[in-house]
Amino acid sequence: MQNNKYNYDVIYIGSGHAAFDGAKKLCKKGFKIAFVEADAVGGTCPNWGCNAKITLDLPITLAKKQHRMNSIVEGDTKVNWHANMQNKHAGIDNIKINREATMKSLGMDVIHGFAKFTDAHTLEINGEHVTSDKIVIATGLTPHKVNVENTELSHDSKDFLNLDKMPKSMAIVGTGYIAMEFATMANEAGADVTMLMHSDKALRGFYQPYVEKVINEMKESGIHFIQNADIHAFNRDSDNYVVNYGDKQELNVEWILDASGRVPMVHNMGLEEIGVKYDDKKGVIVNDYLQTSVNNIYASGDVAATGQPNLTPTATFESQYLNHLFAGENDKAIDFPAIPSVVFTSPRISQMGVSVAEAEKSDEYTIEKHDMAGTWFRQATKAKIAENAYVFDKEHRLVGFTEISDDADNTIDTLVPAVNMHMNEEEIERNVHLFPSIGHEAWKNL
Ligand SMILES: Cc1cc2nc3c(=O)[nH]c(=O)nc-3n(C[C@H](O)[C@H](O)[C@H](O)COP(=O)(O)OP(=O)(O)OC[C@H]3O[C@@H](n4cnc5c(N)ncnc54)[C@H](O)[C@@H]3O)c2cc1C
Ligand SMILES: NC(=O)c1ccc[n+]([C@@H]2O[C@H](COP(=O)([O-])OP(=O)(O)OC[C@H]3O[C@@H](n4cnc5c(N)ncnc54)[C@H](O)[C@@H]3O)[C@@H](O)[C@H]2O)c1
Repeated sequence: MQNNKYNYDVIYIGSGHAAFDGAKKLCKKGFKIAFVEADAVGGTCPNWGCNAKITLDLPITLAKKQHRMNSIVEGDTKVNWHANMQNKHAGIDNIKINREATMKSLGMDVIHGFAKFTDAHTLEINGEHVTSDKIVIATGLTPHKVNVENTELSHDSKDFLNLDKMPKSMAIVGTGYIAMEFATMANEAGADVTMLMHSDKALRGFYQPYVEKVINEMKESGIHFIQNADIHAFNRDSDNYVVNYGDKQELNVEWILDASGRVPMVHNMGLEEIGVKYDDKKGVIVNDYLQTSVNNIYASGDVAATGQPNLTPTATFESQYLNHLFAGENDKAIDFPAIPSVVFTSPRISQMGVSVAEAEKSDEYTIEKHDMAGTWFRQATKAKIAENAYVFDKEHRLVGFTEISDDADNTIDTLVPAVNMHMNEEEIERNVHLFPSIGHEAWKNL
């Protein structure tokens, strides 16, 4: 215990990666810690985000690969969605229980309930008051609902990740990460999927020529895309639903997924009353130390308006930064590395650091593009699309990378040190990689 004035040294509101990853190190340094969790311990990522999604996606990816290699690996592979969901439950449902047990075994408290500030050091949870020297807002994001008539008839990503039976037809609102990934899964599992685009662009942050290729692949698999859909309403039609869009157009489907984005969890927490500033769309306003407008209150992860990608590795990085800051081991401003991101479509798209679009506008960078599909290693799995672009600075150090391929997640991950350690030629050559491997292939282009 670092202080005797309050019940705790640090309380985290939320128990996701933005809280737990740094907290577990801080508690080993003698800090008295509690998490307040309104829903499942562990937060979005394990329960209804990354882990749940990828557990359902991996059999889908395998089936797609098998279709492509059908002349070699014979037989007609079909995904049994119900069995896939059972496998997800088996792998995911206990994570929250195990995570809570770990927290408690490390000496940290878990308080179940919705936290509301009554002053800068006090939270009210289920009518009880708990105090802390520092409080970290790590409340994440929640699904946005499109502002159309009967919007409540649609479902969100959490509902999809618990779908026991795949509907025959599905309308998906949006073409961001969740929309594109879930459309890929639903289509392979047998649903007739229609994407209702907000504009004529998808995955705006990614290299658009690669996004176009992913859309073409999705179309070839039978997914429909309606650009500038302009949705007005959702309605019931006996057992089905109708999406009213455009100029009196209708789409009749069994299920509607609203994947129109996620918004910060900042409401009904008493933030206005105690002076914590936030933006409805961007989240809690923080300075370069993740400190809010109230000195002893910090924000971490998706809910913090840092301008960084809202991803698990970002949440972990921020949580670990706060561990060192609170322990007095670091008094410097947070310095974000390049954070890799991947869209788990088929093929996947990955990106980190300086984007191709940014590099094309500046003479500070050079771009080297490779079409890898014909290389022997990618052809071993009959890869159809495998392209990448390396962005170099004037000293020819790697500063950005993007790839479209079935292996784009692994390729980018292996290149992270080259970007974040600003490796020169000698350092790159000192790193000897396994052969044959995707990693070896990615490094040899440096
Ligand atoms: C479908 C989906 C797929 C994703 N896939 C990936 C992926 O493949 N890779 C990746 O890197 N990222 C992915 N993400 C993003 C990733 O899940 C988030 O970036 C990450 O979970 C953020 O962690 P966090 O701790 O900031 O917030 P969260 O994990 O959302 O945790 C916030 C917690 O706070 C709780 N809470 C909120 N308000 C209160 C309150 N007032 N009182 C008490 N508790 C409260 C919530 O119940 C929640 O448990 C995905 C997200 C979704 C939705
Ligand atoms: N692979 C991953 O790492 C992964 C996967 C899923 C989610 N995530 C994280 O979760 C966050 C949320 O994902 P997401 O897909 O919900 O958000 P997103 O911001 O990626 O996509 C939102 C989509 O909804 C559309 N849209 C916005 N307003 C609309 C409206 N009024 N009507 C119709 N469409 C509208 C947008 O044009 C966009 O296509 C992402 O930012 C990402 O950080 C990451």
